Amino acid sequence: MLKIENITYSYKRSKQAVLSNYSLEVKDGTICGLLGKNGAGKSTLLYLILGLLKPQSGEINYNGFRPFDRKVAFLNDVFIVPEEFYLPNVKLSQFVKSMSAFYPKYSHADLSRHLSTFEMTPDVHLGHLSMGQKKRVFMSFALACNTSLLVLDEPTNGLDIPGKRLFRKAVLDSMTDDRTIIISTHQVYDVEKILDHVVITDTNGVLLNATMMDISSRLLFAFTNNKDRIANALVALDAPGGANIVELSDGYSETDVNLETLFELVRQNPTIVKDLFGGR
Ligand SMILES: Nc1ncnc2c1ncn2[C@@H]1O[C@H](COP(=O)(O)OP(=O)(O)OP(=O)(O)O)[C@@H](O)[C@H]1O
Repeated sequence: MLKIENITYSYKRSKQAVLSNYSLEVKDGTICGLLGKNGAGKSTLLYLILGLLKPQSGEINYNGFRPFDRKVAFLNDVFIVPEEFYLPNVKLSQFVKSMSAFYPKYSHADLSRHLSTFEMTPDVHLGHLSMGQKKRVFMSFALACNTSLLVLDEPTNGLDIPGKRLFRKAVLDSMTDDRTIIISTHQVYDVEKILDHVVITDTNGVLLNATMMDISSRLLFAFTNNKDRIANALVALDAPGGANIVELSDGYSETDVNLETLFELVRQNPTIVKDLFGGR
């Protein structure tokens, strides 16, 4: 369980706090989407969760560890795939030999499986790969480390169209009850089918923290060209031939969550979101 309580964080020489009195809980066994506008503090939050930054006040607790203490047992059990990363100019086998030693739950069989899902082979040389291929290989390694916390920052950037589908397959395939995967992204269409939890965040705090099941039981997402429905919707986003809308659920039908429209609802009507799902 990840528990963040009332943290405040400001960068040095910056007058304004990026996060102030910020709290968030993420349960184990979830694939959690972290959404927020540019500059909302998502990357800062991820670095705090991983112990790369230290909050000026407040507490972060992940499975009994305070991340910034950077205890070996914590570092062995968390992994981040940043949006941009450097891979050494060596064969994958050499990379795996040196890096896997840090991750006690690393599995070679899992690496082979994930590489195969990503349509890559284990005999590759990291220096000879394109950006998207590097991402496929590094993501396979990250999943194979089997850390209980895996953080993916914009994981689908640089992946081609099949790569995005294979990414979803690999993530679902690696999921277990005691693993938490946090995906920070603006590419909501790439991930909305695999998330079971969504957090929409802002520098002022968490605007929404709910399961996809909860969202789809309370809100109805639809495309329509019916003018009355569009006019009465909680939010309507123009789309060719009509609009994507959100309405309150009628209690009978359930629809897939459309994250783009949900994000707009949170932006335009935070009060109704707070009434429905709680929050600050
Ligand atoms: N190293 C830094 N020094 C000073 N300010 C920083 C630093 N890194 C980020 N910031 C500021 O902190 C705020 C939050 O940045 P952060 O990168 O966490 O946002 P984000 O939600 O990840 O944004 P994006 O979606 O654009 O990647 C921004 O106002 C940014 O200017």
